[in-house]
Amino acid sequence: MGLRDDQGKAYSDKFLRDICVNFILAGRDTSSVALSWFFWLLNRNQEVEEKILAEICGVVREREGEKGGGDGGEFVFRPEEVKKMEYLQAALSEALRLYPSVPVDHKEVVEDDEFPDGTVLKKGTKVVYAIYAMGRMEGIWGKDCREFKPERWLRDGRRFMSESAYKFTAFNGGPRLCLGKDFAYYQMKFAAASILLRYRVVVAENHPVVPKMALTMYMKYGLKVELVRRERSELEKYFNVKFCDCVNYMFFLVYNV
Ligand code: HEM
Repeated sequence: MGLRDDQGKAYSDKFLRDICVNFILAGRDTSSVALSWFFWLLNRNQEVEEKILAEICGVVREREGEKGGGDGGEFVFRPEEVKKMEYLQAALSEALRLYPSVPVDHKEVVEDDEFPDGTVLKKGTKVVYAIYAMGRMEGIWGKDCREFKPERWLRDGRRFMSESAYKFTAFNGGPRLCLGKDFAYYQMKFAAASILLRYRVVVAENHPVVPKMALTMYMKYGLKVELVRRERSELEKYFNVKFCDCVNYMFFLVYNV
């Protein structure tokens, strides 16, 4: 609000209000619908939920020691802790690949141009690109393109590696890349980690879940869930396993295989 425009004039209240509305319109439903698809996918992929829990409990343990964060009651994740949740970031990216909040986007050609494959684009042509379809193309993502596999976003099995914005187009690419991308990840990670630490999000049986194709890809009938409070005992295994125990366990497995 303290900034000045090119002529050194303060921005008007209308301008600032329009920016706020723009942020709300661009950022609210996109983030919330992404979380709905994410929780629905977790329900169908319990092993992914386990890995996320291990990661967030690891973060809690690091701050609170081996005893962990009790039942998670008052625990509020700090920005530097949210940053460490790389597997969660991978799982959210994977959810957005399969269920992008904006399923189709379009652009208008401002001057005559040509695509690398020779397709001629005349000024004024509308170009539509299907983000939903691109996220499921074998030629782009490989044979397992229909599977929910957060691991595809990890290098060395643990470091999150972002894909090119021209391959993973959920946030658009180029100069008009989503302005709120980093904020959206932060917000979704914070919300997902805070919920998962305290609750199991159980999708109601027989509740129909189908996409509703619109500007934002909502769930046609919403997502009906039950929040089941996590017992301390459920998280115990994540708090009590020390690193050396994991290594010993791995050796044990390798030896037995
Ligand atoms: C999962 C969450 C989100 C997704 C999937 C998403 C996706 C997108 C996409 C596809 C566009 C390009 C639209 C176009 O081509 O015109 C876009 C633009 C934009 N987004 Fe997001 N967005 C998300 C969250 C947010 C949040 C949280 C904010 C703000 C706080 C935000 C602010 C914006 C703005 C301002 C633009 C316009 C940028 C420009 O045209 O230069 N977005 N977003």
